Formats: sequence, C-alpha cells, structure tokens
Amino acid sequence: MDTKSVNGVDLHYRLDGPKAGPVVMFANSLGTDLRVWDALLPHLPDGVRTLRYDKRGHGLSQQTPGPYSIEQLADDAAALVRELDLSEVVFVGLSIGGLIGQSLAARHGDLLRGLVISNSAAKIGDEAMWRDRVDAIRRDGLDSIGAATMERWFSPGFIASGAAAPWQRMLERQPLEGYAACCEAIGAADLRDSTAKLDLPVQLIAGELDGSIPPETVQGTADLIKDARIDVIPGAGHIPCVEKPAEYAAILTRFLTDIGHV
Ligand SMILES: O=C(O)CC1=CCC(=O)O1
Repeated sequence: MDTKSVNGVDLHYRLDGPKAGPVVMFANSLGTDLRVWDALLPHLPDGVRTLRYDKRGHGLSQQTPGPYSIEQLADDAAALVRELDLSEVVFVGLSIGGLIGQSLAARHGDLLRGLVISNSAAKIGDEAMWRDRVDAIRRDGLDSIGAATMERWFSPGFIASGAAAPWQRMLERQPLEGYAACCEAIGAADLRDSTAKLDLPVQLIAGELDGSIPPETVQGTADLIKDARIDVIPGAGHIPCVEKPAEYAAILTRFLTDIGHV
C-alpha cells in the first residue's frame, strides 16, 4: 500500500502504468474510495499513467478533524502531485472530486493540462441541506442513508440487479467524521466566480439519471466555462464510471486525444 504524508495528512494513493506515460489523476466522490475507478481503467488507452487517491477522511487515507474545505482538499491533491514529482496532469474529479478539480485548477493551474468535471457543479446544493445530512449521520450512522443514497448514485436497473450492494457497503464503511467533514466542505463551497475564470481545456460529464447532480445542473457549470464541452451518458446515474465504464472511458479518451495528452 502506498501513502504520502502531505499537507498535514497521510494520503493513500495508487500509481499505475508506465513511468513515462501521460498522467491522468482521479478524485473520488463522497462516500467512495479509489476502487470506484477500477472498472474504468482497463478501457483507457495503452500507455496512460493513472494516479488515484483517497481524499482525507475517506478510504485508507487519514481522517483528520473536520470541518474540511474544498480549498484544503485541493491543496492536498496539489501536494500529492508535487510530492510524486508529476506535472502536466489531467485531473478527473467525480462529484466532490469535481469541486476539488475546479479549486485545484484555480489555485494550482500550473500542475494541470486539462480538467474533467464529472457529475459535479461549481455549487452543489446549499449549506442547510448538507448540515441536515451531517446531523442525520451523526445521529443515526451512515447505514441510515445507505439505501436512499444508492437511488441517487445508480439507475433503477443497476440497483434491481443487485450490483449496487457492494457500493452501499463501501459508503457505509467510510469513516463517519471524514464523510461529515467532506459534507461540510461541499456545503460551504461556491466556486462559481473562480470557475468562470478557468482557462484550460475542460470536459464535463453528466449522467442522464443522476439523482444528485442532474444534467441541467452540470450544464449550468459548463455554461460558465469558456469552450467547455459536456456529454451526458444515457442510462447512468451519479457514478457512471462504475455503471457505464466503457462509455465513460470513450468520453475521457476523446478528451485526452483532442488536447494532445495521448
Ligand atoms: O451522495 C450524494 O449525495 C452524491 C454526492 C454529492 C457530492 C458527492 O461527492 O456525492
């Protein structure tokens, strides 16, 4: 298992692929760890080097006391890239990972070659909604939101097939205070001004059936960014890299090709 101590936290990460390959870095969503990208990676072009990591308070990374901020999570990602001596990274951020990517691009743009904002937006919900979720899990535990969360993450067919069950277990096993601290970061984040100033290649991805951040909301963020392109994956919910990995990889591969990264 690989970890790096950066920015005051031990982060768990995984680097795969040839040392000289172009780097694509992946940031997971709330309640998931780096395995959320497992099904996607085999569909990527040969020769790509992938960096996956668990944000603080999730997966095998350290849980530091909250609340966290999106800027702090972006600084963690930047510190990991620098510590691993990487540059010219294409950053793919899913949901809260997309917020981290927008903040990373605004604060550490020198590290990035391109940005993919997946199932995310410059502002996600409002502070009261996230405070209610934190109160609910502190009172009743993460198990209490497991089933309802699967209905936002995945399509009805995926859930009916039983395929969502391991992902529900992943969510329910996340460190509770790490999850809560990330909810607080999302609730406090409004990146609309800084995202409107981004000046790098940006691709957005939405899921047709996303019950958390629907295509119209993702489109609202695409509209802020100069020359951004958006694709909607038919039949997918909030986590299309799990539910439709080949379709997700096709969009990513086209973006990497268009910007000359592969
Ligand atoms: O679990 C959810 O509600 C979906 C979600 C919102 C932000 C994120 O990272 O996941």
